[in-house]
Parts: sequence; structure tokens; C-alpha cells
Amino acid sequence: MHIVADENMPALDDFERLGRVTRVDGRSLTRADLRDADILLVRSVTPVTEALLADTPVRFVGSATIGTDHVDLDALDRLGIAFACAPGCNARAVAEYVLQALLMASQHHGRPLRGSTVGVIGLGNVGGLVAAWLRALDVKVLGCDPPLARAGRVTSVSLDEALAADAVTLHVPLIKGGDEATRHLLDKTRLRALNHEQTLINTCRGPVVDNQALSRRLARGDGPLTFLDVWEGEPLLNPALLEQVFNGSPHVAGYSVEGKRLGSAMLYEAWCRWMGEPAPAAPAVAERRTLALDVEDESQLLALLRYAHRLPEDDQRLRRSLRESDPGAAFDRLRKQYPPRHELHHWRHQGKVAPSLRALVSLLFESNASGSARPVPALHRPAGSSPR
Ligand SMILES: NC(=O)c1ccc[n+]([C@@H]2O[C@H](COP(=O)([O-])OP(=O)(O)OC[C@H]3O[C@@H](n4cnc5c(N)ncnc54)[C@H](O)[C@@H]3O)[C@@H](O)[C@H]2O)c1
Ligand SMILES: O=C(O)[C@H](O)[C@H](O)COP(=O)(O)O
Repeated sequence: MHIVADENMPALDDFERLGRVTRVDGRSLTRADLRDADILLVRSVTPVTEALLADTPVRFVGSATIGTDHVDLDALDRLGIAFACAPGCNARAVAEYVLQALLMASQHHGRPLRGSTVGVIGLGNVGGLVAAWLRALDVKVLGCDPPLARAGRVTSVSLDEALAADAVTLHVPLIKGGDEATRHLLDKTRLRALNHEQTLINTCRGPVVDNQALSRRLARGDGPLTFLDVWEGEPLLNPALLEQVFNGSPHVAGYSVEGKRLGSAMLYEAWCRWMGEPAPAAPAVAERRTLALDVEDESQLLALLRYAHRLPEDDQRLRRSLRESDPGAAFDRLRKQYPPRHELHHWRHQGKVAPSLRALVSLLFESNASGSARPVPALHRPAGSSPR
């Protein structure tokens, strides 16, 4: 068995037991790399197209990501190739990023997060978790998810109602065309309606916000306090826009040690399911070390989140990278060499917690390593195909 895998995927031990693993640069991967490959494992930087896979022996493609806008599922269907991805694998990492951004914004605006309103656009794995954490803090969540509302799974406000909140955070998939398109969901008109008292956070996909229109909006000086983790045109971003945002990062909101490992493990689980083999046992929960910090107010809550990850450091590294001769390569290098960052549930919390923060702090440290909270891989089987 020959497995071709993106060089930025950790924890491929299970696949290594299955056969030979060749590591490749996901951005420059070509069909020639797949001439004798059975399995292809990618991350979000590899466009998975008919041109890449036609006339190769690949029978299974796995993407260790939540987003799948880089994958042409119809082409995989036509070619009879199974596809797996990892919904929810890094949802906690993104939710911690968003919570930290919201607390930074509250400090900047000089008003508490508790009691404010937050528009959460998209209430799936990430948005649903963000909403649950915020409700635990007595934040008024204006959740907007028309597809889930149509399925009767949530109640949804309109997009314009959600955009009127004190802060707005985006968690939709990138859908480039058709009736459900989310490309430029925040266009010139919607961006015009946001003001300097508000906060805008985008951690889903760059093109969900019209970046040119956002830059023009921010240039007027009365736009929202903006946090961008994702950019139109990655790995090249608009340097003027980075200058204008309050905090920028190189598409790393989901880059936790746990999220990346879980992404790889979920693909192996999907492979076993595809092959009709028993699922691997969930890894034993390691003994957790203690994180001793009191959380008696929102500034201490911010300090707690920063014990795990400091958002301003992502921002400083990204701004420095723009001074390099090849900023696109620098953006990718920041992602490849991202310092190990743990999700909070890696530790066991000890310390005084204000009664108003107890519900949230206990959710932040809840383990999802096993049981019903453990995310399940998605496996797409092309009609009539079989693994053997
Ligand atoms: N920056 C990062 O590192 C990072 C990490 C993980 C995920 N992501 C991105 O975040 C996106 C969301 O992740 P998720 O796990 O929550 O995905 P998900 O599929 O679980 O949830 C997406 C939700 O958006 C809803 N939706 C679709 N169109 C909508 C619209 N027009 N308006 C409102 N809601 C709409 C869907 O019904 C769904 O409930 C992913 O698709 C991925 O692109 C980024
Ligand atoms: O969709 C996702 O899961 C994230 O955007 C993912 O973390 C992006 O990281 P990449 O796959 O590009 O390494």
C-alpha cells in the first residue's frame, strides 16, 4: 500500500503500519506524485480535482480538515474514489481563538463581554460550540443558520439581525456558487452597515468576506474592530488589509496539537470503516497536568486563554512576514512551523473561579477525548464502488 500525505500532517502512525507513506508539499502536489498511490491524505491547501486524480490508482482521499471547499466531490464520485474528512476535529481550537478575540475586543471597547450580544453566523460544529460557550457566560447569542433552521434543528435570526450584534463571528462553509453561496456573504452593502462600536471576526474562509470591500470600509476609519484568521487569495493577502485589522493570523485558528492529531486519527477511522474493519480504540486519556490560575473576572479569563495561546503573537509574526521577499512562502512557513499549542482541556484547572464564570470554565476544561463528545469522521462512498 502506498500512501501520499501532506507533509504538515502529524500522527500518521496508523497509516504507516498500513504501508509506505510519502510526504509531499500539499500546495505543489501533482498527478505525477500519485502515479502508484492508493491513498491520498491532504489538508486544505491541495485542490482535489479530477485533473489531479484521473488515471491514478488512488481509491481513497482523506482531508484532515473541517472545511472541504478544496475538494471536488462530484469528480471523486465520477472517478469512484471514496472521500473522508474530519468534521469537528479542530472546533475547540477555533472556539478558543474566537473567545479570546471577543475578550480582547471587550477590553478594547471598555465593556464586558457578559451581557453583550454576539451574532454567530453558522451554528455547526464551530459556531454551535462558540454559541454554547457564550451562553454559559450569559452573552445574548443571535444565531443565524437558515439551513439548520429549515431542518428544524435550531431557531435562526436573519443575517441582518445577527449583523446588528455588538460582535459578529463567521462560521459558515465556503460555497462558491448556487442558491446557497456564501462567497462574499459579507459584501460591500453588509460591511457598510457595520460600525466602529462593533467587532467582526472571520475564522471560516477568506472569501466569505469581500476583502477589497472590507479594506475600503476600514480605510474610512469608522469600521468594525476586525480579527481575520483567513484571507482571500491565501497564501498571498492584501498587505493594506493586514495593516487595517486589529489582529491578523495566518489561517491557524484551528491549529492545535489536539485538533491536528484528531484530524489524522479521524481519517484512519474512516479508512477502517470504508474497508469494513473494526474502528481503532479511542486513545487512552492521558493524566492531565494542573493549570493553576484564578478566574475571577473577564481579564483573568483572557489570561487563562492566553496560557494556551496568545493571539497577538500570531499577529506579530504575520506582520513581520510581510517584510520578507516572498510573503506567500512566508505565510506557508508560519503555518508549517506553528509552535505547538494545546487546547485548554489538555490541562486540569485549579484555582478560584467567580460564580458567574463557573459554567464556562467547566466547559472549557471538559475532555472530549472519548465518549459521545468525540467527533465522528464523515465518509462519502461513491455509488457502486467497493474498497477491494
Ligand atoms: N480557520 C481555521 O483554522 C478553521 C478551522 C476549522 C474550520 N474552519 C472553517 O469554518 C467552517 C465552519 O466550520 P464548522 O465545523 O462549524 O462547519 P459545519 O459544517 O459544522 O457548520 C457550518 C454551518 O454553517 C451553516 N450555513 C451554511 N450556509 C449558511 C449561511 N448562508 N448562513 C448561515 N449559516 C450557514 C450550515 O448549515 C452549518 O450548520 C468550515 O467550513 C471551515 O471552512 C476554519
Ligand atoms: O477547515 C479546517 O479544518 C481548517 O481550515 C484547517 O485547520 C486549515 O488548515 P490546513 O488544512 O490548511 O493545514
